Amino acid sequence: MNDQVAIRVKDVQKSYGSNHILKKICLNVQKGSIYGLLGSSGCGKTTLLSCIIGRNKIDQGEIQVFGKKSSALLSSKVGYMPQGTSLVRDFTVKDSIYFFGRIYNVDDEIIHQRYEELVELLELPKDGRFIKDCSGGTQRRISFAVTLVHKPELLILDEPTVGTDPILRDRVWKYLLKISQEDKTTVIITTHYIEETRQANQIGLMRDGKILIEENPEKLLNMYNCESLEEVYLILSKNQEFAKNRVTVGEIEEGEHAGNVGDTAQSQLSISSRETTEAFDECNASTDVLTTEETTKNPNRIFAMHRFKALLEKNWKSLRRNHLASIFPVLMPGIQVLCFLIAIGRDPTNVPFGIVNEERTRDFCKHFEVNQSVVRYGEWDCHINSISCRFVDFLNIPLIEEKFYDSRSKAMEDLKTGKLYGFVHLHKNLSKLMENRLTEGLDLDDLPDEEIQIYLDMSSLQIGGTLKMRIAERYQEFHKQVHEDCNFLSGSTQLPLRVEEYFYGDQNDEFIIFMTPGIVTTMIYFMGVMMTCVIILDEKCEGIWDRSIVAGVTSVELSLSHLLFQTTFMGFMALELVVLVFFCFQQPYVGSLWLIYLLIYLQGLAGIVLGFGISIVSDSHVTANILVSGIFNPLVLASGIMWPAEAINEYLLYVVKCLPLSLPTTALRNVIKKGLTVCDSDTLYGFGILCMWIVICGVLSIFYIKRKQ
Ligand SMILES: Nc1ncnc2c1ncn2[C@@H]1O[C@H](COP(=O)(O)OP(=O)(O)OP(=O)(O)O)[C@@H](O)[C@H]1O
Repeated sequence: MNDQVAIRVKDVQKSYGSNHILKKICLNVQKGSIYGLLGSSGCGKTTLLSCIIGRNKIDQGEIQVFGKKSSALLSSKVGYMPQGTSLVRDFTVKDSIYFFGRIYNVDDEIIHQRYEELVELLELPKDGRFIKDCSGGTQRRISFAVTLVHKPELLILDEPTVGTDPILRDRVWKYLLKISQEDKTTVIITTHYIEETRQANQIGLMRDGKILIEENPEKLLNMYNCESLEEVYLILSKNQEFAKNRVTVGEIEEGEHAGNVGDTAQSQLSISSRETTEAFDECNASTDVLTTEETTKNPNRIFAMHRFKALLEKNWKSLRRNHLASIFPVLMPGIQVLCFLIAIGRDPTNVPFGIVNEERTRDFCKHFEVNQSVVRYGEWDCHINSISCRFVDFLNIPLIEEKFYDSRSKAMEDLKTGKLYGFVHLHKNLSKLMENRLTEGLDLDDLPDEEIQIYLDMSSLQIGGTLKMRIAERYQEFHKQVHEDCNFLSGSTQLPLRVEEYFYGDQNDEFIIFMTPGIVTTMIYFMGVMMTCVIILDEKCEGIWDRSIVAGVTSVELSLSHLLFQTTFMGFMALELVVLVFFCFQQPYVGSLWLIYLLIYLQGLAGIVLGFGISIVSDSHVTANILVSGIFNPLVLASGIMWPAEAINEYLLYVVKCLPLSLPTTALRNVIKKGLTVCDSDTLYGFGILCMWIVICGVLSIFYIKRKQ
């Protein structure tokens, strides 16, 4: 085995679906040399580089880096500069260099020294400017600098000189030549400026997923008798086309027309391919080869404290500097709880409701003393007078905004046009009818149809239903008082059925009491999902995740650093919710506040783990948003938050109970309302379901990461 070879690529194939990107590619890079990988846009350069560093799986073939299959070597010895800048946007130049230096476990003193050198070499801003405020060209130079911080043995640079000024480009090349000669650093570089690779020791011209030729640039120019590498590339490209066309009947002549130079080049291409193959035959003798499987394994220790600390510091700095990201979790629980407590679940008030009183006018009632409506004389006699005024007075409750009408037809018109939610029609002889009922008793047949009539708009069940219930309650109270004023037994006005005691709540409890636990669990759950998705996808889409993994960070460290951070944050958010709901808004509770807090916190954790899973499978914020919306609506609608789950079909109910919001919401409601403890089965089911979902989402995410690596 020739130990002077740093990278060997043999017969590597890579496809995206039916799109064949790398077609049996072969390539050799000598140690301590600069290798320029040239080719048109889309020919597969970046794909090849990402296969070499192990971030992309190859379909077939072999890749060998420093003759080793162990990748402990890869992360510490390799510096990879991806095509995108892949830097934390809220970092300064110094933060970026320190972050990667610490990932590579370089001493802070040395990092500082490297920082000074690189800032001078690449003319980087030292004024504490954030990456997001730097120009595209400056960002690329910073990206280049962080690749160099640990003085790697192998530099893999994907278009490092794009957007740089020619003088700076020249300086970069001089630096690359210096480190390749003095430090024996191996450099593989792609660039769009073909001519700048004249300084490389070797170039590989790539087209359509194949290396056309691998040679020293000066030799190539002599070989093809050309002035520029561009010309050589053109000839070889034509040659490749010719070779393709030769298999097509009837196009042989066109191929011959490609000229003598083409023929020469074709023969040179064959020589080059042969040389490459021979080099690989030699490499095959070694068993130390990275195969398709092995290139993808991460060789580093699964957890290293220095990397973990660097990641935590990065997360903290990003959060501190990104005001929106830090304010969002602090403000959101407050805003959402406020909206809920203000707008949802309370009884409606000031509902327009018509009064059509045919017995007395409004003015009359205004000046009428309602306690004069009943005059008792004798033991069994009672005179009832202008009782409609008293009933109208009874309807003066917060729910109702009374509107007075002269006639039933006018009130009916307003009801039909939506100006009223309902109206009551009081008979012109209401007092007389009532008196007869009380003193003489009436047969059902004697009762007139229109004694007291209610008309209701039930298009809004909440308002119509509430009006019906409250008016019936008021009437019962009114009836009872009239009986008492007449000194009749008020018991005769009541049903022979009585609710003896209300356990856990009161008949006057508002709907908000039912909804609060569900709203709290939903809020904290989806805040966990959203917060995680935003943070992780931001890193993923910016390429920071990938770049960190190439630098040796393991998925365990990445996941843990995020989870530790977010679970801490979730602790504060859950606390904020508890304080807002139970202290600021004084929602009643009877159970343990600790247990309430624990349930809410665990619900938030379940959301974080789900968010983690969604961010891992999504390739963009849009995909994640679609997934979150797709999960949110069915979950909220089916979990018994808006409406009791008991209304759901009995078989579906089993499925619904397994959802991550159903039983935990019931558990929270029971702890708040009934004071259940951690030993009660309902509470245990709630905790059980949350733990189950945390484990399921966590395991599936880890499984997915492992499969992707
Ligand atoms: N993840 C992917 N899924 C599907 N196709 C992809 C993926 N990544 C790259 N490709 C396709 O593979 C081909 C080669 O892409 P690659 O980025 O390797 O080209 P390149 O030579 O580096 O181009 P450039 O110089 O413009 O960066 C392109 O056609 C691209 O669309």
